Amino acid sequence: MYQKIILASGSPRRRELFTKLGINFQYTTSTVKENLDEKIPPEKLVMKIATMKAYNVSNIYTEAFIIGADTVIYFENNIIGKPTDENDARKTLRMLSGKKHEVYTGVAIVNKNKSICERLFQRTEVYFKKLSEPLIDWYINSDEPMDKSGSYGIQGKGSLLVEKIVGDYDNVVGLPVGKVMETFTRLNLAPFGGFSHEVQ
Ligand SMILES: Cc1cn([C@H]2C[C@H](O)[C@@H](COP(=O)(O)OP(=O)(O)OP(=O)(O)O)O2)c(=O)[nH]c1=O
Repeated sequence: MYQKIILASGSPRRRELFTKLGINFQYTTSTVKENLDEKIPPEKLVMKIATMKAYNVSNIYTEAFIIGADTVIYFENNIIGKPTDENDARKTLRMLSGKKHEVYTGVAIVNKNKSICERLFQRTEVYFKKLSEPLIDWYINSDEPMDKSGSYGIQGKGSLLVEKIVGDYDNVVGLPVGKVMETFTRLNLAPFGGFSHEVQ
């Protein structure tokens, strides 16, 4: 039976990751305001916010399977989200320079009518090169950092900042699609068909 899948995300990267797999999905953006200040472990925080995003959209599309996701950086016991401005981005990049951090993405798959709420998370280690000031300047001027957790995007020019990663690459970009597919399979969802469009 056809099951509608809606990706509750405004992130173009998440949409691309689903498209890459040929998943048949629609998308819309949730209106959840994130609060990263809660003092709970990073995996709990990202799954909680992902669940809020998914429920926010599933209240409207109660019959569909809604996917919500949230990505944060974890560095020396601190959770880091998107930069507030260029200075904040610069501060974050200087802090991550030459060090290891972790990227956590939480995902929630919600179907309100069927009372389903599956949650999962993935963690990836990212090692940054030692970043020179000119490199940080160049990167800040590229405008890439501003809408991304940790002030970088590994899939773009930000790849130049990264020495190596240990773990799932897609998770860093914003959606651990391998783990999501495992859950789809368990839920008997076979969402292949290869087109996507905004919810009508
Ligand atoms: C670390 C990293 C993050 N990011 C992005 C993924 C997410 O879009 C963003 C983290 O912010 P999120 O709050 O997880 O997501 P979002 O606000 O962009 O989209 P939505 O809530 O509507 O789903 O950072 C990259 O694109 N590349 C990277 O290497």
